[in-house]
Amino acid sequence: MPAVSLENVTKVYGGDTVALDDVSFEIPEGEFVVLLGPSGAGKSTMLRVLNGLTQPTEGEVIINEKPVRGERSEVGMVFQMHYLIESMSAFKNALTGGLSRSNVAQSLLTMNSEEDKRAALEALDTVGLLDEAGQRAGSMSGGQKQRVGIARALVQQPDLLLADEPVSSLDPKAAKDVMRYMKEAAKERDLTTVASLHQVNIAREFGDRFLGVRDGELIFDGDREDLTMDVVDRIYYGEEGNEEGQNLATTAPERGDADE
Ligand SMILES: Nc1ncnc2c1ncn2[C@@H]1O[C@H](COP(=O)(O)OP(=O)(O)OP(=O)(O)O)[C@@H](O)[C@H]1O
Repeated sequence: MPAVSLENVTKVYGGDTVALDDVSFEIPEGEFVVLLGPSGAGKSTMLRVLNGLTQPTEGEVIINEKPVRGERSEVGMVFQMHYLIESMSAFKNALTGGLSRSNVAQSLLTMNSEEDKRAALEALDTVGLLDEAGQRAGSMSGGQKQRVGIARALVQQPDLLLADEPVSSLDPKAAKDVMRYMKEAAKERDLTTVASLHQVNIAREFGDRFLGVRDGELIFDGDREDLTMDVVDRIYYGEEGNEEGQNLATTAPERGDADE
């Protein structure tokens, strides 16, 4: 039984913008999947239907045998912007990941359970920030903040981890560090992960499997060996290919040529 399946999912916004067009795939438990595609291809929409924030117009999303209807607490999210509370410590920020599971009133009164506190410290350890647990989030580097964001998602004890362009705002070294920690966290917990990335070289380094989306359609589904430069060009430039010969091995284009 797959951990995640999309069955003929179509999402139409406003009656005429087809963001996802009859997309189907299955992801086995523990797989680390990278979503590639130009700007406007439908990557964020795919992540949003996976966590139930957006309802498909047609089709079904199933996570651990249950159809997704509305936002699910067992789906953890890591965002491009980390959305941390900058005045609070890394530890307190990680703890907020437990909010969706525990009683909100209790959490607001900072009566977090011992279990949540232990989970927050374990998650900070997983992302290499145990020694910085007491540090104010606002004083951390961009990469460290993103790692706290990952820890917060882990505290939620999700069945599925989704990351929407988690390293877009980071320099290449920090981006690789963050991806390394995310991959290790996923491996340690056998956590199914779907991350959208714009940096093809980073995607190639960390992904087990790659889904290529273009104009709302799933046009590629394969492993690292299958992800040739021709395939990358087809994902970003379409059937006409990359006529200007830009090198996508190191970076994706600033923006794709998909309709927006
Ligand atoms: N809430 C919305 N209302 C109307 N149209 C939307 C909405 N969200 C996305 N779209 C449209 O759906 C299409 C897919 O957008 P989506 O944000 O999923 O693409 P993306 O691949 O994540 O792009 P990017 O890499 O720029 O974030 C685009 O044409 C976009 O303009």
